[in-house]
This record gives sequence, C-alpha cells and structure tokens, in this order.
Amino acid sequence: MSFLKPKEVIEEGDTVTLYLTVNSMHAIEATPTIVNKKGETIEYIFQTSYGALKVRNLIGVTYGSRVELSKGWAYVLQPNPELWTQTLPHRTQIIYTPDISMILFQLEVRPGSVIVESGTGSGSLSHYFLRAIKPYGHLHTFDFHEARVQQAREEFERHGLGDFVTVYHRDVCQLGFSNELEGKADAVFLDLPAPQLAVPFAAKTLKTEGGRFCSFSPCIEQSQRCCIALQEHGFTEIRSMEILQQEHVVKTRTLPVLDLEFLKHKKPSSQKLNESSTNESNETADTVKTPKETKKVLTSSAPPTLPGHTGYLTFATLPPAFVR
Ligand SMILES: C[S@@+](CC[C@H](N)C(=O)[O-])C[C@H]1O[C@@H](n2cnc3c(N)ncnc32)[C@H](O)[C@@H]1O
Repeated sequence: MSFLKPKEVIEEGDTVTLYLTVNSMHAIEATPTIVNKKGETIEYIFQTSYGALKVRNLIGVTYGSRVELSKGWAYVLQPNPELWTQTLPHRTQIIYTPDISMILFQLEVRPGSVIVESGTGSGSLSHYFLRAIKPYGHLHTFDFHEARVQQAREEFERHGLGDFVTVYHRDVCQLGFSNELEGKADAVFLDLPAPQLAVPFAAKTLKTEGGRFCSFSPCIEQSQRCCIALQEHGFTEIRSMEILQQEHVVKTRTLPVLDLEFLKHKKPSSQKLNESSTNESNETADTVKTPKETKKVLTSSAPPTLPGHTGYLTFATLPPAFVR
C-alpha cells in the first residue's frame, strides 16, 4: 500500500525502495518469506552489491532509515512514480520521467481527470497518471497481452491504487476502447506500434466538450501516420516534439578578464566612416590588449555529446463537438 499516501513505518506487504547509490536501487516487497522455484517457503534474503539483507528486518523500520547489509548499508525509501520507474520489473520498453513530465503537462492531467491509456506495458507511465488524478479521477488502461494485464492489475492492487484504475484486456486497434467509455475521457494516451489505427476510437472516447491526445512513438514514420489520422478525425493543434534531456556541467573556471577600457574612447561610427579603412584596423589591433588579470567564475556549459533519442511525442486537441 506504499504508493497511496505518505507513511511513517514499513508494514508487511509494502513495496520498498532499497537505495544503495543514485545508480543502484531496488524495489523489494517487505515480506519475511518467499516461495522458491521448488515451491518451498523460505526466508526472504535479498542480495545486493553490498551484501545480503534479511527482508523481515525491514518490517517496522521508519522510511528514510539506514539499514545494515552484510557488507555495507542502504537506505529504505517510500517509493514514488520516479523511483518506481527506475526499479520496476520490465515486461516491455517503458517511458521515463523526462518524457512523462511533458506528457502530464501537455495532457493537462489533474485530480479528477479521466484518462484512457494503451498499452499498459510495464505500468511505468500509469503510476504517474494515478498519482496525478487521485483522489477523484480514474485511469482506464488497455493492453492486448493477457499476462501483462494480469501483472499490472496485481501490481496496482499491491500498491494500494486499485480503486483508481481499471485494467482491460483488449486489442484497441481492432476493437477500440470500451463502449461505456464513449465521450468520457479528458485525455487519451497511446504507446502502440500502430497508433493511427486507434485514433478514430480515441476521438469517440474523448468528451463532447473536447480533450487532449498524445501518442509516443520511437520512429518518426509512426508519428507521421498518426498525424495524418489525427487530421482526418477532426483533431487540431497537432504537434510532435522530442524531449532531449541535457545535463549541464556546472564548475568554477579561471577566465581572463578582458580590458575593455578602449570602448570608452571609441569614436562614433559616423566619424569612423569619414576615416580611412587602414586607420580603423590599426585602432582595433592597438586597443584590444592581451588580458593580464584572471578571475574565478562559476560557469555552466552544455555537454559535448547529444542526449539519446527516446521517442517522438505527438500531441493534439479534439475541439468541442459543436465546432468539429
Ligand atoms: C511499449 S509498451 C507500453 C509501455 C508503457 N507505456 C510503460 O511506460 O510501461 C506497449 C504495450 O502495448 C501493447 N499493445 C501493442 N499493440 C496493442 C493493441 N493493438 N492493443 C492493446 N495493446 C497493445 C503491448 O502488449 C505492450 O504491452
């Protein structure tokens, strides 16, 4: 139940983030025993690069505490969607925080929103939708892969989010979204190989007063096909964007202080026009002096390499029915 609201103490059954370093985190379930491959119930010992953890010892520990491992220590954190995205069991490719931030912003997701999503995949994005729409909204999420549907349902229940989400097993490109959802959604989100096939159903599912649409595609050709379908089905404000997260390097550097004294005595350009061009070039060479003084300044510079591509985000608006 650890995703539902802030908690003080770890209870049995909680999903806990075990934080070793910023690049090494694990999601573990706080349960004293597990069933091994032979079907035997055994004590749950979790192995990390800093040694073993007896998971039963986590129950009753305050979130945020440091816990001992056999060869070091770790911190136990209450999970949130950002930590979950970094530790979740991957059933599929997933969407990460930089793209998700733009998706939530552009779809105007807020408490009370009704969101329709397909496919559910590993539920990475679903967890952000759920945090944003609680406590009044609802997420309807669709996937045609039965095992993923079952896993997602169980995971949402375990995380205490079951009341805010319905998981459907359905091919949305063939059958569309459920009939009961027609005219109910504030926003539709697609992460599918052929999103253009689901666009007509997305148009039916959005509210008559209109709504927002987003499709995530790794290839530009998928985005192009999606844009054509969006135009054909009355969507406006169609825009594709790519989120390229750059980490700027911030450091103190020693830089030369330029002597710009000569600017004070520079002749106005009208006067310079009357003088010969030879004079002008001499003046520049004479006045810009080699800097002698240096100064330490805090600088920020862009990284030398470009960040990696994840996908294109295509957004669109379905206007209210009376102007379509
Ligand atoms: C890349 S994953 C989605 C990942 C998800 N956005 C996340 O962040 O975890 C794509 C999912 O779409 C599902 N899918 C593909 N085509 C589908 C269709 N026509 N109807 C329903 N689900 C579909 C796949 O089974 C897969 O689980």
